[in-house]
Amino acid sequence: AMEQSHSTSVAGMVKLVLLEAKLIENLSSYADELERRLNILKRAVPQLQAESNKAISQMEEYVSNPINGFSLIRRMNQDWNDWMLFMEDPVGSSQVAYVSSQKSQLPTNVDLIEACIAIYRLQRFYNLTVKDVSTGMLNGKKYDVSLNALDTYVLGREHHKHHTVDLAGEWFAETNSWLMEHTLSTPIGADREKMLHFFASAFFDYKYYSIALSLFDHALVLGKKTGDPALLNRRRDIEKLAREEVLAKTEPKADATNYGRGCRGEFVGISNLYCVYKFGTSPFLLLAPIKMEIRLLNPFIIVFHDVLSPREIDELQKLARPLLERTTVVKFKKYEKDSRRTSKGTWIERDHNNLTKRIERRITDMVELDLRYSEPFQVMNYGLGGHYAAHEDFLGDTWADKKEEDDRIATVLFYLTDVEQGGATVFTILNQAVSPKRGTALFWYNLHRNGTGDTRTLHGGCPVLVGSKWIMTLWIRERMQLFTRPCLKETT
Ligand SMILES: O=C(O)CCC(=O)C(=O)O
Ligand SMILES: [Fe+2]
Repeated sequence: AMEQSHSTSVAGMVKLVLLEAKLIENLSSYADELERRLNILKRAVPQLQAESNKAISQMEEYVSNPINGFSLIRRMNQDWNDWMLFMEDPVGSSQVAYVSSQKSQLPTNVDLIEACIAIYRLQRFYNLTVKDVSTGMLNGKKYDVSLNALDTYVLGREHHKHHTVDLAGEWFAETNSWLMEHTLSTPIGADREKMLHFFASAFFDYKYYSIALSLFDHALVLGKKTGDPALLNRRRDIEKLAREEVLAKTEPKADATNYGRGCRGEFVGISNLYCVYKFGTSPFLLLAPIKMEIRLLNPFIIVFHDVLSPREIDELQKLARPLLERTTVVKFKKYEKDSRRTSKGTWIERDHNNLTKRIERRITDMVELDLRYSEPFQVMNYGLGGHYAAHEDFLGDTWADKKEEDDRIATVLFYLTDVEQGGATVFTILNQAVSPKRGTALFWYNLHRNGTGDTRTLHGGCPVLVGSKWIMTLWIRERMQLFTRPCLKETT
């Protein structure tokens, strides 16, 4: 199946919600078909039994009657063949075919691993315990959601396989307590005793013996098999290993970098320098002066407030939504998918339509740079734990497609949505954090006056904890700034 990176945008995951609803409807029709079939049997079997009981109770007498005799011969000749055909006829084959036809649309194992990594990232960045995640306690706010035993089991399993900080035990313990109290509405949950044995042996294989023992015991009691010698032997083996087991309790450690602190809102004592209104002679500025919040003078970082209207934003999202594709990063001069940047995005030409042209003019008013050779707009939507790890926007000398003196002099980053929790843009060296606010734009220079990259602009998009973060970026190129920014080049 084509990798669709389902978890990397909220817009993309909406498709899965719709597909799941159809699959459930399909499962319900499957149940209806089974029920119809069951109803036929429920009607027929008692009638067949009544006749058979009559025959059994007075066998010779029964068949001495020619009517009974004939009927028996005919039934045995014809009806049993029909029952066989009835039993052979697959139930719900059209529903099975539907599921099979949708299989390529379902998330793959890669999608699942990516989603696990997103959860671990959220734990690390926002200091969330396993219990927090599993019960929907996100950053001190309780949401009416929770994981089930299969969710926590998979999160433990992936930790066991891939992770250096081993939270597997915590996730497995959470799975255990879930299983003690609840039932699963999946095929594996249909037979509770079997399900407990399944998990017991899975945890045994992962060498989490105490958890295996607890589930095994639960299964014995449930199946009333506490006297079964073979099972008791098995129990003794597990118990022996469980007694020798040393369990280290690990909890996720909060990301201790400055970036992590910025994402958690721990930059303190750093307020905006000041706010000013930008007036001007252009039609837009005459009508509505822009509120500018100067964050830093060197390097220059500003936040422009209320520069896109809700209607403009709706239109941008409508335009971008069907075109979203997994974003990439440059690795060895090639663009590739990478867990350091998990979002979906699309490029929109600045002269695409009246709206984009209008926004382009507004940016010129705001930042007084010539946009002619700049890049198209990029509209992006982040997904589950979606982030963009710390990076610089300038191209430096490393990029194959960078032309002489045409680096990304500045970045304009529009926030198209508020984000309920997380998703700030953080400048890790400069101790600046900007929270997304619908309609606001962040602007900064990426280059020194002499045109080299200003490494102090290292920044990242923090993992989104709750919400759908949409942004639109414009990377302004250096070429054409000669007239608007004549002092750009220092003579060397
Ligand atoms: O999402 C963000 O806040 C940052 C995005 C960014 O830095 C970029 O797209 O270059
Ligand atoms: Fe960036």
